[in-house]
Amino acid sequence: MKILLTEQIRAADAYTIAHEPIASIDLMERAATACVQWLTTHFAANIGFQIYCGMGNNGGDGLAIARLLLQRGYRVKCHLIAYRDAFSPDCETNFTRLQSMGADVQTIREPNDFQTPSPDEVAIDAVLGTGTHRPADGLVAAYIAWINQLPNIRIAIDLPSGLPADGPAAGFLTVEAHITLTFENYKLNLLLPHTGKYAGRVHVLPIGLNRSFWEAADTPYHTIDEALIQQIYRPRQPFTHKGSYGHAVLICGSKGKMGAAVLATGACLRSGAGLTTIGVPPEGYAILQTTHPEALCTILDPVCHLEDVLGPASRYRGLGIGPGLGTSSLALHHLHQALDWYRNPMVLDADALNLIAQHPELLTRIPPHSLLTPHPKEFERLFSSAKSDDLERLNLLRTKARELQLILILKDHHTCIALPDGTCYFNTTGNPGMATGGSGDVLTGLLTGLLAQGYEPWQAALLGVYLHGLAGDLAAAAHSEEALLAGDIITHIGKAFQKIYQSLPPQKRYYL
Ligand SMILES: NC(=O)C1=CN([C@@H]2O[C@H](COP(=O)(O)OP(=O)(O)OC[C@H]3O[C@@H](n4cnc5c(N)ncnc54)[C@H](O)[C@@H]3O)[C@@H](O)[C@H]2O)[C@@H](O)CC1
Ligand SMILES: [K+]
Repeated sequence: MKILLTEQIRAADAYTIAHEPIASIDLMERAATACVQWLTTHFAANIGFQIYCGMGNNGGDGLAIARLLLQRGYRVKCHLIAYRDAFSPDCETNFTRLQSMGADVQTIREPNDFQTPSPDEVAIDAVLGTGTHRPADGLVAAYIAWINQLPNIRIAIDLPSGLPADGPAAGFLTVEAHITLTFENYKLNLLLPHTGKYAGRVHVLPIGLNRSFWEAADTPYHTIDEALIQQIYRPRQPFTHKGSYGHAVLICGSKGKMGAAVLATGACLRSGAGLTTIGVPPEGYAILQTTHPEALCTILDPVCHLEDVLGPASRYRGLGIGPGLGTSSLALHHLHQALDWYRNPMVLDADALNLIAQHPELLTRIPPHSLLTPHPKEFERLFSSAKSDDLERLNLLRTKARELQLILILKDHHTCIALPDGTCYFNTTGNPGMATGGSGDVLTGLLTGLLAQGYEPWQAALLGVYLHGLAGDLAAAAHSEEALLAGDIITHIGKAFQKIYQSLPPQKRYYL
């Protein structure tokens, strides 16, 4: 789904109002109803809400939420942060509607007016939303500092107040929300690490903005959602054989790092590839043959030529190199060999990326549309000009993907996939439990196995990253985020495939 930038969101709003039989006040009611539906599903009727509202449309949402919660019998106390004189028209309408119910709205004009709520009440932050374009100051800044030190759960509406939807946010004082209920789709800053952390857990609530506007909007940024995955995923068909699903080859492992090879192999086998061959150093042979009898195993010794031990490259449809490979001269030799031997898109990860960082001349030898899967540190090593600023890093990621005609997969809380055409896809599956050793090796195995099955490289990237996160979510549900191991992600790949399959409309279950 497209991620629209602030101006486009505003235009989508206006377009919806102009082209559908809906007034802006009713669109606000839809947004508030979606929030109240979420809140009443997650909080019992004995929970009290403290709702902090601004004077623009984000505040209007808060006032409408207060009214709807009161109508459903919840205890609600509403506060108006009077940081300016005038209401937006829809905010004013909702203020009047709330008052006409006899509800008590406290007007806060200065910091001394803040009243400490009981710690078991839920604080709703509806002061600023997508209108934010400058750092908070005065009463709004005081509100943000005050609410952040409360022990209460903080739920932000659309955006944590103080955070711009996109664009630079350094130095912007921001509400630190535990949960953010955002409308229609993610805003860019909710997906980037330095700003997204203020949002806590994000839930996207559809409010039915006009689809034709959304589809016509021009933006390089997208999220990977179920609908997109349904278009990419191809169920298996009857009358096929292992040859139909391709032969994957992984070059990985070194003494003391065979675990990475074992994990990549396990994931490749679970990806659905017809055959998986692993090239490992002599000391890894017995390990791989024991842990994964389903895989073929070949010893790569220091003098071997890949063509001699693995046969012609045309035998394979996917190659992955890097997990546990080490950065020795032997590992470099294997990387050189792989780049000479295999001229189709491949997956490069971990030590393969570290070797490329040490020998940058190799970058231009990588076959176009190959998949590189750096984490932020590896990305910095690869491109020394990488900055820690999220937006600068995102721009560099897109520039390098275009310049080198590669698919760059920057692993993070919302992994970002930059394609050679300059578009960018953020993943929405996955959880912090996956921040554990071996998780990246699993992704490499999955991506290689999907390439082997004939998915286009961009399709393998999107489907692989989404599946990896989904398997991680299922694994976390079974084991907790803390106890999650990379091996648990592999165990849950099957369930993740089932989930995607079951989500398909019946006519898409049969791929012909
Ligand atoms: N199109 C949509 O997606 C919809 C948006 N709605 C709500 O409308 C919000 C946007 O409303 P508005 O455009 O009125 O903007 P906000 O309510 O976010 O902010 C109000 C005004 O505050 C001013 N402002 C900006 N930065 C400030 C700062 N740092 N300190 C003090 N004032 C500042 C701006 O002039 C801005 O227009 C969304 O976030 C959402 O909550 C919903 O009501 C309905 C549908
Ligand atoms: K807000």
